[in-house]
Amino acid sequence: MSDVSELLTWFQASGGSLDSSVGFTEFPGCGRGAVALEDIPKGHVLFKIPREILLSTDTSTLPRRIGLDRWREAKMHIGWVGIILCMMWETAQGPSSIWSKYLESLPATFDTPMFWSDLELEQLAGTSVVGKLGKADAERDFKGKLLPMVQSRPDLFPLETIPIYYTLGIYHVMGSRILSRSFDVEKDDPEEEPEEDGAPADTSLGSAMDVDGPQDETESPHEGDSEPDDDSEGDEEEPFGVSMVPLADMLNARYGSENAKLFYETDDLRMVSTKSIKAGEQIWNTYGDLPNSELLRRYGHVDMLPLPTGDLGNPGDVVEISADFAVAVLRPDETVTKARIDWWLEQGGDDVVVLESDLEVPEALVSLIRLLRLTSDEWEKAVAKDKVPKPKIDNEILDVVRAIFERRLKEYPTTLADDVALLANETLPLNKRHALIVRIGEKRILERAMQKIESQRVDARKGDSSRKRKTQPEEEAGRMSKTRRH
Ligand SMILES: C[S@@+](CC[C@H](N)C(=O)[O-])C[C@H]1O[C@@H](n2cnc3c(N)ncnc32)[C@H](O)[C@@H]1O
Repeated sequence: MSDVSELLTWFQASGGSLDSSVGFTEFPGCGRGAVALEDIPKGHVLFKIPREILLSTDTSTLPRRIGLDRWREAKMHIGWVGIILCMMWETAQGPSSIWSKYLESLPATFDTPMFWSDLELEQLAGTSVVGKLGKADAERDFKGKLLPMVQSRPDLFPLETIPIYYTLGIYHVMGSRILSRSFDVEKDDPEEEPEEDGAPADTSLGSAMDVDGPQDETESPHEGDSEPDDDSEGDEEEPFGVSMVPLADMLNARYGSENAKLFYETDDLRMVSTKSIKAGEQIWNTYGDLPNSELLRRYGHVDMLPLPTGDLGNPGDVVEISADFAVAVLRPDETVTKARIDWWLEQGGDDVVVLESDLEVPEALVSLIRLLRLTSDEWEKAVAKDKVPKPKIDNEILDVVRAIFERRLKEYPTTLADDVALLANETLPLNKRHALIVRIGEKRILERAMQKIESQRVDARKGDSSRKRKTQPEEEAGRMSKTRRH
């Protein structure tokens, strides 16, 4: 990585402007980040980035050199393979690329599990990280799309440059740069009326770092798996393009700490303070207040903050629970399961439910359990009505939920107590430490959720008996005293 000052010189020479209130410095444990050099009021423009210096498949000349028809025929417009190839090609151009100083400033190594050894990945067993790495998909795109394109155009990709700039290793590095630093930028629409008062166009960017705003309405390449699914895309032009946004990608993020956000205007993008920031404080963007599993997978770090329980962790942590656990606990026969799960998915249900740190039993899980427990008659009626069962909780359902959580907890090879003891060792290697923190966060949620179910069941029993006592006091009292004698 080059010096930040070289990047800033390039940025300003390329038409970017940086307010005197903003500096860049190293923050221990966070790498480089932005700092307020003086008190900054809310709504202040921290820096402006001209659209021309965004790096994307629209701004790089490579797609046009290849030919836009050929580009689309080779499906380079789908997923990240196109922008990765542009980034590789721009790097190969050396100083003649307008992004050479920017590309030199980007990290080439990552702490993300994509680069972990198999032994290190074992530390993540049970967490949702492993199934989402997307390594095989990336390799398939590299071999099936990128390499054939590169090999077919020696005029653009001279043979001797292939082992230097167009390798699988570099493909993963570029993919990780995109995953941890890109934004989904709304494409500039010349037909659209400009805002009258020149205010930022109605909303902030959706991005790898900020999932609010327009991204909610469109498929994000940063959501879920590393890249959008090839099959899910038609030939329609996406309204958002994945873009590398110099300088905006120098801001770190921490749960609940956002004090700046990127906004777009017709000609430029602007980083604007969303709160007042005191001199000396870090300027934080948001990556969407993600759980530690996702922070680790995409960015290679985790958040550790004081939690209401007194522990340290990430308040945004969640546990993902596959529908398979409900099937395994309820054990309906295979044909019943298949038909019902297919129908559940057709109805818009997900095959994974998410347990959050508020410990509320996910409504989708309750509906799914009820669906799997329907008798054949009830099932036929539900299909005829085209309605999945209502998420009504009672003690029987709570028993199933608890059994599902117990089963989910067994997915981790170690116990919560083991992990907490291991984490006390301050000399642990970073990856192992991060994996432990992810595991501990998830297990705490599961264990607390099971305790909550226990107290819900006790409350329900108390509620039942007091309700019944009201209606049939004598009979009920008799039964209770009998019960006590046993
Ligand atoms: C968008 S970049 C931010 C700039 C980056 N720190 C740099 O040195 O270029 C995202 C990366 O910053 C680091 N980072 C961001 N927020 C962090 C945090 N709260 N704790 C630790 N590292 C963080 C992670 O390595 C992440 O992949």
